[in-house]
Amino acid sequence: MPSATTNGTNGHSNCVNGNSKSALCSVDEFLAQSYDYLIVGGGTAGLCVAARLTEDPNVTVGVLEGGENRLDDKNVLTPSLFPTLPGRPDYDWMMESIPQPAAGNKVYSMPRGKMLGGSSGINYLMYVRASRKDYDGWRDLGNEGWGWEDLVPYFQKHQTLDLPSDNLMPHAAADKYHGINGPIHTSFNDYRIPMEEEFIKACYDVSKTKNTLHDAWSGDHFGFYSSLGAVDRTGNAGTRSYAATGYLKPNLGRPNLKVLTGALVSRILLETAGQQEPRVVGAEFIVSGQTYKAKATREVVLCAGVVQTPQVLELSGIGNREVLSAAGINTIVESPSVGANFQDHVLGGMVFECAPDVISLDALHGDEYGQKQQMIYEKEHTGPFGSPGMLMGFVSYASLVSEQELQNTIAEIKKNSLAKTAFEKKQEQLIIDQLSDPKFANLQTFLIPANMDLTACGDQTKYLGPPPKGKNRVAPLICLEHPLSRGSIHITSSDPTKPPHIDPGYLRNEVDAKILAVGLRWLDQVTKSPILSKSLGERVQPPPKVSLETEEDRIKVLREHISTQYHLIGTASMGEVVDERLRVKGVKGLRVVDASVFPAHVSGNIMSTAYAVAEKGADLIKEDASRG
Ligand SMILES: Cc1cc2nc3c(=O)[nH]c(=O)nc-3n(C[C@H](O)[C@H](O)[C@H](O)COP(=O)(O)OP(=O)(O)OC[C@H]3O[C@@H](n4cnc5c(N)ncnc54)[C@H](O)[C@@H]3O)c2cc1C
Repeated sequence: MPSATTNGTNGHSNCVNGNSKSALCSVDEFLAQSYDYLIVGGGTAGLCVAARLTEDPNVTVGVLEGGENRLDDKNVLTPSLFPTLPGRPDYDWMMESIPQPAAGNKVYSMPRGKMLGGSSGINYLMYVRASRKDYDGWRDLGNEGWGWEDLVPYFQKHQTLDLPSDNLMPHAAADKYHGINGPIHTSFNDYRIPMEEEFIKACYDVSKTKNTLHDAWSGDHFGFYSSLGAVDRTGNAGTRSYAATGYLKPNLGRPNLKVLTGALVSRILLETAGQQEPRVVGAEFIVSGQTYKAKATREVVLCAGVVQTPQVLELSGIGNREVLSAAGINTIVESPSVGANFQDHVLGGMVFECAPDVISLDALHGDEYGQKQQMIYEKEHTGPFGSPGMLMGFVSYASLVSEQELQNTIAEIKKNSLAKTAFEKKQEQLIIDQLSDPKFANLQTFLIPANMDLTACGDQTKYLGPPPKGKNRVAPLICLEHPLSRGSIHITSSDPTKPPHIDPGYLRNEVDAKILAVGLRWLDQVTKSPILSKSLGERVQPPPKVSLETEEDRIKVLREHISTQYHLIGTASMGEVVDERLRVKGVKGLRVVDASVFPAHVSGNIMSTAYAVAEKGADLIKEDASRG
């Protein structure tokens, strides 16, 4: 593993879990002191904030995490085992949405990492950054300090770019945009299925564009490429690099850090004095059915993720008065947007057999090939077991439709707008500007190098299931990056062990379905391109008899088969629930630092942005502390 001095968190050397010097502690040890900062949720963002704050030996931090420590768990560490984690209670909170009327009335499983490292421990490892214009959009919504240039130092700070192995990968601006000693290792796959190059060529060919990608992590990822993954190739080679390995493991010996697992935070403790703003004084939590209280002298930092951060806020009396009173909670701070503005990326697509003799990662299910690759992985830490699918790209909506169609879409967005608040109206205008840009990444595509069951899109335990025996399959997918639809997450009970009511609002806005359908039309053409089609066999999903010819056909298929891309954001939005320093409005001593503060959706997968937000959040906390 990387040493503490090379990982940029200035930590003490690694320490065996559970020994007396370890930050991992019992309830009694945890309660034996008060903390300057209490962190709720030791996930992707929470462990980053904890590591950065405890760089100062005079600052004490306590982390309360609902899941367990899985630092040595091979299921987490082996990159290509990611499909086995969602839907298992040891790794996933196993929450579900309410039925989605605009998506076949399906109930969706909503996987969320339940362990130290949170969702960075169960995710698909794709390390992607959004476009410059995405983050500039955050700034233009009124959040000073959150544009692309402001965030570049924080992308660099969390990242180590391990050496690339070949030239399919656009990473030319390594010095300017990538980190060299951050806690999270990122690397290119050392194994690719044979049709990767064909998919990239076919995408460019059908789009009638040239490959101008310079570096997909430089604020411009318009084009098609094989992405970086959060896989360590230089330390513990071939393993998942995530918040627990990068930010916690090297710092377990810090005496000023305590981490309690299996601790479900039930509410934030607030003190109110007269007319003054309530002040946060600690957090209440439950371990093995027993309730405890821990004190924070400076701040509580809420890092429980997009589903549970609004849940904990509402359980604490911070939120929309109507929601709170229906759940039997007294309103202490009225904050109408808590739990609102929920957004997710949704995706749909197709599944194909591979042509005879062409393989995908499904070949790993074959006894002989699978065992051979397992041995290679165990001995050399290379090969498909350490190389999950990273093939992707971005295409603009404006480049796929005529000028007239684009204008019709914009007119329809305005005419049937669901935006009510000033904030939602600004977001909508931002999306219109993004859709009008012929070089903006409105739609993401993937070639998943394995079987999927798109008909089981609501059930994560079946969605990425194994192929029928002896079959090799691939799944070209298309994904909507800036949804107009909004959902919400709210408590319906004062019981903290009851999951909140998750309404993702998928395809609630008809225009979202139409934009995605244009993407599906383009993807259909890509699969028919002779460059790629020679490697593909029959389309198995949707079955060949299902037409994708008309907009109506495509929308029907999408409404039946869309899935979450697990990129939930926005339920404690910056500008609404928190200010641009991530302080919860109307309360003293409480911040939110996780993906719930994203004020608008961004193109591509969001883990790198969650790390950047956490790195910047930690700096804001330090700056405010130094001002006294
Ligand atoms: C299955 C899946 C696949 C994904 N694939 C990718 C991908 O390939 N690339 C990418 O960029 N992004 C991906 N993502 C998204 C990305 O991983 C997340 O957006 C990001 O990790 C969220 O970070 P966070 O800090 O906001 O929340 P989390 O990392 O989820 O952290 C929240 C933490 O809080 C804890 N917690 C919650 N409630 C409480 C409570 N009441 N008390 C105590 N602890 C609590 C949780 O256990 C968790 O550890 C994926 C996500 C999932 C779930």
